[in-house]
Amino acid sequence: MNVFEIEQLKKIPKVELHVHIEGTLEPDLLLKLAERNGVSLPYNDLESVREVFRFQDLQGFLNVYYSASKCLQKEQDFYDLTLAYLRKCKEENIVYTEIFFDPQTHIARGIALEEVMAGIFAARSEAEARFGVRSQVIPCFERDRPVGDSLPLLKTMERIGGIVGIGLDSAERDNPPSIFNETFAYARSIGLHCVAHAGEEGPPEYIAEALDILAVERIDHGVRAMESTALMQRLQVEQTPLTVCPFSNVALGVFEDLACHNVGKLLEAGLKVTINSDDPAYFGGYLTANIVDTWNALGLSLEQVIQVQRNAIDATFIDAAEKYRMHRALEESLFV
Ligand SMILES: Nc1ncnc2[nH]cnc12
Ligand SMILES: [Zn+2]
Repeated sequence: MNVFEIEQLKKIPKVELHVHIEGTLEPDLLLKLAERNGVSLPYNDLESVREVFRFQDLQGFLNVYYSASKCLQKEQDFYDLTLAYLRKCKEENIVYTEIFFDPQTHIARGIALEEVMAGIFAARSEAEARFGVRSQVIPCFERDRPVGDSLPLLKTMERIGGIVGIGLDSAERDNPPSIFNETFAYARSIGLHCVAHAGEEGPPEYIAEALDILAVERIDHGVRAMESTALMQRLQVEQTPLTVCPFSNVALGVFEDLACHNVGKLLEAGLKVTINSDDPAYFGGYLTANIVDTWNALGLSLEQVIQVQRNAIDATFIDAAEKYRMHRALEESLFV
């Protein structure tokens, strides 16, 4: 990718579909919140935070990520965190984003769900009014917590309102999607969209389970689909969106480096691939950096980059008229 293409990429309106709000907690805000809330951390300056932000695998990362999340305690903290991410979206020309959050990690620490959600929702409204960045919110169930907790929690969130769908995240190995079938069936029955992390560290069978049993509309990550020819064919025929996160996969050892990442092969196989940042504060960069560095490493074309953005618009949970407007804005941006 040459310089002209990078400049062009910055200008095109972009969409992000896989970002955990807790994963946007930058070291400076983390330290500020720790002080504000009197939380003691095993690191207390930027340098030692950066030392800790090196991971072997998903579980190693999750340990640090959940421990840092302890600094998020009040509505104001969730507001500050979310607004900082949405401000970043404005800088990067990300016009629309679907944001994950992990309710269980906060509830388990005694934080009221209403506070968490009120902070996130207030920042959403503020960012839409001030920056023109639109967003929707998707809580994820943590698959390594008791499955029986998930349906009552979903019913509480239904009462609070304001979510567009549900997801499934956290430690994937030995935690298959299928056991969440009752919760996902209930979510679908009340008109919520469903997504799930699958095929990140877990086997391709988990992707098939998420599709067959949870009836998810998108697969988060999904990179291990390549281990199954039948699954690759299915994903191509059904055009199920994959929200691939290259920096995350390298940081967590799913691929050795970006040059080894299979996202180019997934695209060439005709799958509906999107590119996303996952936990940008931990993995070295936001959406634009993920796209630019991946394409440099893999030597793919500008046309493929643009196709990824078209795919992301198609994969959003917004209505058809809105999708049409986004597609037009994207195509128009290519001619200026
Ligand atoms: N990459 C990831 N996989 C699973 N759960 C997560 N929670 C935050 N980031 C995650
Ligand atoms: Zn994720």
